[in-house]
Amino acid sequence: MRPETVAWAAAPSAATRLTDPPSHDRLWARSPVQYRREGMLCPDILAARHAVTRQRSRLMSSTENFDILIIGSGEAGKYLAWTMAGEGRRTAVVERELIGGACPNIACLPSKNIIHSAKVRHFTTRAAEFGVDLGSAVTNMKGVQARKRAMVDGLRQLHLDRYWASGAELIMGEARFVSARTVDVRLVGGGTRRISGERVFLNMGTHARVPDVPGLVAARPMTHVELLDLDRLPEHLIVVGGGYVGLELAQAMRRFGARVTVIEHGPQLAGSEDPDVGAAILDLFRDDGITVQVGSDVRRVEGTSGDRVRVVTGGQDGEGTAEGTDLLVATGRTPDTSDVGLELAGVELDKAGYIVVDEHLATTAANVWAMGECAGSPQFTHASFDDFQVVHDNLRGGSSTTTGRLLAYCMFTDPELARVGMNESEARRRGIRYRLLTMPMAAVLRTRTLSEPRGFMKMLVAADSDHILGFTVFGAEASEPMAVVQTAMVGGLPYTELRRAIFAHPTTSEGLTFLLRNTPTPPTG
Ligand SMILES: Cc1cc2nc3c(=O)[nH]c(=O)nc-3n(C[C@H](O)[C@H](O)[C@H](O)COP(=O)(O)OP(=O)(O)OC[C@H]3O[C@@H](n4cnc5c(N)ncnc54)[C@H](O)[C@@H]3O)c2cc1C
Ligand SMILES: NC(=O)c1ccc[n+]([C@@H]2O[C@H](COP(=O)([O-])OP(=O)(O)OC[C@H]3O[C@@H](n4cnc5c(N)ncnc54)[C@H](O)[C@@H]3O)[C@@H](O)[C@H]2O)c1
Repeated sequence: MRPETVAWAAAPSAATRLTDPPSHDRLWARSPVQYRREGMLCPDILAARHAVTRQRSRLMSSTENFDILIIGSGEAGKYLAWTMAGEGRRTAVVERELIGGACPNIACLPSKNIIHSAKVRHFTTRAAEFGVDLGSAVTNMKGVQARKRAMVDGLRQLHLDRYWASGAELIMGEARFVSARTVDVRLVGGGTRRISGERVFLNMGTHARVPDVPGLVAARPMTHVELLDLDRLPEHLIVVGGGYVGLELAQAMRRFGARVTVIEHGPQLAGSEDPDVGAAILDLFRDDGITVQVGSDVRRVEGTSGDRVRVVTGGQDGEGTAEGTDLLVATGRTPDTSDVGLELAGVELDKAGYIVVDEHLATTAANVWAMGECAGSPQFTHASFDDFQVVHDNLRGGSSTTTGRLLAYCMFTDPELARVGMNESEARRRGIRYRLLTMPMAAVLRTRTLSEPRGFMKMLVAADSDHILGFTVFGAEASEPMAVVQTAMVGGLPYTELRRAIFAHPTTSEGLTFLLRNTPTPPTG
């Protein structure tokens, strides 16, 4: 075992333990993006440089062997690391930047934090409606960021503590395969370590895809990473892409007070949802004062984001333009699998660059598994967590697979969109016959108490049984009844049994009482 380790590494044994656990104040007083923007090095990078310089010659000389080697400390990777180390395996995790992966640093949790600030601002604009007298509410983005950064800093400390407690070694650096199950790690602070694992697990995630459009890269558009770290409010934000990232962030920025235009090339917003859901989100956005262009291709971009940008679009109605000050690209993801030497490790990729895995998440290389987005799993944190559970179960002799998983998710627009299981589009595509139970959210008394009556609930029931196939809710607190229906589906409960539950009044789930009293009807059209 290495005699000492860089500042971040959670040290498992007396031989490697640092004098003090890694300190959040010392290491992560600001976010890496903030340091980058200010042209400075993070204190942790400096600390690591010193540590690594001392060790460089020794580190270069030999291959260090671990039982478990994990590349990427995303959702699946970190849980596997903590679990395997806790079970006594010598475990190393290589992470190039984000302690804990995308979710706590640059994706789910920071975006929901910012979205909540936007909701608070939105409430102030409606204060009179709720009988509250307020002056004008101006967004202070520095304050918004301070709240978010405090949360992210706290989460990083939480992760460092868990690495420390588990005994897994966290090595901050970029991994590249040099042969089967062996990587060279270019350490963040300088220097290299060669590390091999008896068993190797890939959890490398994805990054925002920037479409190949003339002038787009030159316009230096933001991705969610930069937008979520913005200390100022864009005057007029143009969002390319009307999927999850685009919709959540477009609405938040609008509610902070920015002008916003969304450009989506598909025929509707939220393209994986049913057309009635896409139409309801479009209504919401228009009511919020967001300009939306659907069925619109981005042909050319001029100018620079942060100053002036002009986006030339084309669609059925001919060419158009959108002019604004800032540009956000939210057009899907690209796996972080290129330039990692995976070909030297015998790990095959599909045409889109995702790692080819079987239903147990085993790759084409012996003793190498892949988990999370890089393995083509559904792009949600909870899906990546389930990948960890599948892999861990198999390591213990189980036979869990990813086949037929029932996935739920929630899009955090205000109001939310939540879904579990099949929607109508998917049922039709798969030739599955179904019946429908539908109800407007205005019929749920909870939404009246909130003055948020927008939206609807929709349950798909099998045509020839009372089996629940799927459930979609667009409306206030949508994730609450969704979780109830998800539990029923996991337990194989027919909708007629769920109907027997006595839901508390006045909750959003209480709406199920009335939805389920109806008789499901065949879909129209
Ligand atoms: C703006 C936004 C909001 C989102 N909101 C939600 C949400 O509300 N709910 C939800 O369920 N999902 C949400 N998602 C999706 C969710 O963030 C991802 O599905 C999840 O983080 C994926 O985790 P992962 O385990 O695949 O890997 P990641 O968390 O992406 O981790 C991969 C890690 O590998 C590291 N890495 C990559 N290559 C190397 C290398 N060569 N060497 C060393 N390290 C490497 C990366 O630095 C990274 O830390 C959101 C995504 C975005 C972009
Ligand atoms: N609340 C959540 O759970 C949450 C939040 C954010 C992201 N995510 C996950 O992250 C994934 C990635 O999010 P995303 O929004 O980047 O991808 P997405 O696939 O959800 O949406 C991308 C959108 O961009 C459109 N698009 C693609 N190219 C375009 C172009 N050239 N011009 C105009 N529009 C174009 C697509 O038609 C699509 O509607 C999501 O699929 C989701 O799984 C989840």
